Amino acid sequence: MSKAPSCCDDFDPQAQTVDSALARILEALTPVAGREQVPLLGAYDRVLAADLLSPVDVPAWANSAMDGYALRAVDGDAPRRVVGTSLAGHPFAGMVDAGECVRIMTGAPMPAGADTVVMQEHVTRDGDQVRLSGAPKAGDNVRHAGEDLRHGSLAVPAGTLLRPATVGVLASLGIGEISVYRRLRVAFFSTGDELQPVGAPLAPGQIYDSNRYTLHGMLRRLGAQPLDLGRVPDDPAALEQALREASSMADVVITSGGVSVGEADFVKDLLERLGRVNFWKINMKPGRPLAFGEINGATFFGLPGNPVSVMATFYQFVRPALLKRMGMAQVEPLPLLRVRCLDTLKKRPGRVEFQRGRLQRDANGEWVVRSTGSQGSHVLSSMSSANCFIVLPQESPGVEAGGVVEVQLWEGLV
Ligand SMILES: Nc1nc2c(c(=O)[nH]1)N[C@H]1C(S)=C(S)[C@@H](COP(=O)(O)OP(=O)(O)OC[C@H]3O[C@@H](n4cnc5c(N)ncnc54)[C@H](O)[C@@H]3O)O[C@H]1N2
Ligand code: MOO
Repeated sequence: MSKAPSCCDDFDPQAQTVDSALARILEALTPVAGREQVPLLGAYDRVLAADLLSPVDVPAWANSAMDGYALRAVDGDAPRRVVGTSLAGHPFAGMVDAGECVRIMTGAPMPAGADTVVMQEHVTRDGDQVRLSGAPKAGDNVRHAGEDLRHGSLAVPAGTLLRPATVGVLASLGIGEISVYRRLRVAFFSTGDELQPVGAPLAPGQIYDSNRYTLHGMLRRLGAQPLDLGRVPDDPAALEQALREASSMADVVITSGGVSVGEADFVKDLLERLGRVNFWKINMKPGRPLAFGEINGATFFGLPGNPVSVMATFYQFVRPALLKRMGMAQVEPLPLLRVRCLDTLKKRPGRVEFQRGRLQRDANGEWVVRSTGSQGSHVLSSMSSANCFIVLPQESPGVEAGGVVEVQLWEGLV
């Protein structure tokens, strides 16, 4: 269903919705072909390339979950005689018989004959005699062999992004090296005659190139290999050369700027000539004139030049695209939470808006969100003080203070 744009409506009938754009991007992409073996400490933020079956039971043997006494539950609340000690790393070699117990520490192997551990806080000890405060329940405080992972079971499926917990699982299996997809190479450059490098003096009309810094950081946090190709002027020949160079060295090419309808906006036309434009423009704010396509076998994103548009489009589209190309089997969307918004937010219907917000706790300890101020696409400071986007749907006319909104988190994910 399409409708004509009007002066008061932000809708562009030629633009994609955010959802359909994301679906088309994910559909078009496949993981990189290359794989490599890496040691565990090099595995963080990489994606596992092959299913990993557990070569052992974890834990390998039954052990105690508490410091206390290992005994037979069947003997009820009768006193027990201490016949030995089982420490982590130093098991008790004998057998626990009727009326006996073994002093045991957390993680130490359960001695033969014992099926239960009583915490030391629940007994009184007098010499080698132990009195219980009641009859223990069989199996209490025992961690069983294979309880965490069974020998031969699927421990980590291919396509898993390796975060600290998963790398820890691999270590617990004794696996020191794994097969992962090779690191994704992402080349990027900024376009614009007005751009100067940080540190250079500015002539009238010039600005510093901040987009490469935000891009660099977002790429690094995703575990991609950033290839920073610098600044390229608004000159079709220079841009063509830069696009050819970038696409020859990278899996993904990202540009910022020059993708709108201005007289110095050449990126989309060049993409049409040198590669393929899958689509251009999305009904979102900021970030409408995003171009997605392919060039010389590399995935291409032409991000709008405005600094906040770069970040908004990166989080919505580039991040999931990179995760897919990195090999992730189920690309996880950024989490959305419903919370109360303490500010009135203005919006025109027609585009989904990603407004900068700060998720915080109010005086009652409830999570609420506040706007971080000016929402111009050029205002990076309100992005810097934000920790989430407040997502206002396409047809929303805005929200009154106190209303419930959805916020999208992009920080603090483990
Ligand atoms: N007539 C129209 N004009 C514009 C439209 C439109 O639909 N019709 N769309 C607007 C929207 S929305 C955006 S977003 C911008 C995007 O335009 P471009 O992608 O062509 O970006 P530029 O014009 O090159 O730059 C926009 C803005 O950002 C500054 N910039 C660019 N690169 C950097 C950088 N590396 N670091 C910091 N700042 C950068 C640039 O100086 C401009 O101020 O177009 C609107 N116009
Ligand atoms: O979408 Mo533009 O990104 O509003 O500035």
